[in-house]
Amino acid sequence: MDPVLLRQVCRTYSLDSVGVPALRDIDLTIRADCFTVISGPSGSGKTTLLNLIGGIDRPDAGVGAGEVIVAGQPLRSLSDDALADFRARHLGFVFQNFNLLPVLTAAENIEYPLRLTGASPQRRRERVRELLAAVGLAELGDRRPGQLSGGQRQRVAIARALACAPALVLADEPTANLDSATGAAIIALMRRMQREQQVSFVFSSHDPQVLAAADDRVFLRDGRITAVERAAGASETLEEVSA
Ligand SMILES: Nc1ncnc2c1ncn2[C@@H]1O[C@H](COP(=O)(O)OP(=O)(O)OP(=O)(O)O)[C@@H](O)[C@H]1O
Repeated sequence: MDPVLLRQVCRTYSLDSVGVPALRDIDLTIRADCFTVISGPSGSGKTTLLNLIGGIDRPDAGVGAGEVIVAGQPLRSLSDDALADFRARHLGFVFQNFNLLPVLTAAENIEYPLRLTGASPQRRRERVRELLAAVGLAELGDRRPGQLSGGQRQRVAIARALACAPALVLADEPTANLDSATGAAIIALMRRMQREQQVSFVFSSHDPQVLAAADDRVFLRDGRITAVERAAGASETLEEVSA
């Protein structure tokens, strides 16, 4: 099953009672078990698109309004509470500023989503141990985020995003605050985790290293998709995408 389908999705922000169209008529399929990168100039709508896929924001409503379907679930039909529950169970998030809870240790940060979804203490212990080892931090689980490097913090964030075995991990500019060598290591780690954990990753990024590592690339400009490149090397133009 394709993890994400968007059909005729629009998002208009309201600024001083003026409508700012951030996304217009987005038709997009994200393929399973792939690395997909959403790229485009500043202000083109990348973060808005990720927020809609992640159920953090909702598309324009009304007659003829588009649909966002994630892991087979149309998000529009979910209440805010049900959407929060859906996010916790099916999605993982990685942010450019890591967003770790500073008072918790690395292990406790990874454990946190497992607590929210009611996993047993034994399951939580096992999963945290497994993920700390998988991201190369087996010895550092007791450290707080302030005692870790940027790259190590992002490793914790990746482990946390994967804790509940999500269908999809969404990453907003995950290498933006890392030097290029650390960024390359983080991309390689995400690539390995995507294969090992059979999860789809969707990034927003300007980073050429992230674009080079992607299976599929989606290009945005002024809130519209201008091109989609798939792994086979085929490049679809906007007309072909929306056909
Ligand atoms: N809360 C908001 N209120 C009004 N306009 C907004 C809001 N958030 C975003 N926008 C506008 O929507 C458009 C898309 O913004 P978005 O943040 O999705 O772009 P982006 O491609 O992620 O940019 P960047 O690369 O700079 O992070 C921009 O024109 C932006 O100014």
